[in-house]
Amino acid sequence: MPVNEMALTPRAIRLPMVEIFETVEGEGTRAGFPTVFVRLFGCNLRCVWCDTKYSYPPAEAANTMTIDEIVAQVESQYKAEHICMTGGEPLLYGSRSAALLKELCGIERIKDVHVETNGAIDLAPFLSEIGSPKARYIMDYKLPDSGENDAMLHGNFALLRPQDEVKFVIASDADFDFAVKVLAAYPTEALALFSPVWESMPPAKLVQKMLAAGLTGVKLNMQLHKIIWDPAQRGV
Ligand SMILES: Nc1nc2[nH]cc(C(=O)O)c2c(=O)[nH]1
Ligand code: SF4
Ligand SMILES: [Mg+2]
Repeated sequence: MPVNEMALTPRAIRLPMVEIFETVEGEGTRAGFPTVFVRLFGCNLRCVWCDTKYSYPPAEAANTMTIDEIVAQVESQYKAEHICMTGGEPLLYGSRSAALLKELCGIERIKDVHVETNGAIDLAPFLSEIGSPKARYIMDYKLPDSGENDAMLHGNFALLRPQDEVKFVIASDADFDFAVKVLAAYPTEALALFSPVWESMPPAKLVQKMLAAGLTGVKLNMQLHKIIWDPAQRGV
């Protein structure tokens, strides 16, 4: 954190934002629950099949908000008891991201704050700094078809806990085989999710492959929001 920010109270810290909205969670163990989405601007990766290209340059941040303003909006404008902190990459801003996560966990009404992180951010500092049991991590593992496999930090697998999730977004047969090998090579307590890339992996094919491979502990993860609404629609 730059020295001039260290004097600020956590609530005065500013972050670049894309949007805040309420809908139902489309993914993971909390799929279907009303959820407030807090989407930060900026990402350190450029996945080929990214569906939120509006969350990093050349697009621009919608605005910057202080943590105080973000918390006030979550408290006053919505009723959901779950928060999805997403992006872009919501942990891109280090101690500033951690401060936001802490303050979101501090909202009395909120029962769960899950962070959609991209596998290229070391989770150790967040796990040691955020004491709240409300904070959970949903870590993507970027497979070769994403173009970002080289950026994956495999040390994160051993850090994840039973309440966390690790999500493999699968675009091809080769991605599927790679995901199976990664799960065998890097034991984790997190729940493993397999998610089909909307355009190139028909869900029925992915299910057939999961059953054939005997992956009894892996959960199919469909993006409910792309079934309910137009897959290109924002803010849902
Ligand atoms: N409904 C809904 N569920 C989501 N789960 C993760 C999302 C994301 O963009 O990170 C997302 C999203 O954008 N919409
Ligand atoms: S990490 Fe997420 S936001 Fe960043 S490029 Fe990949 S899919 Fe898009
Ligand atoms: Mg999305």
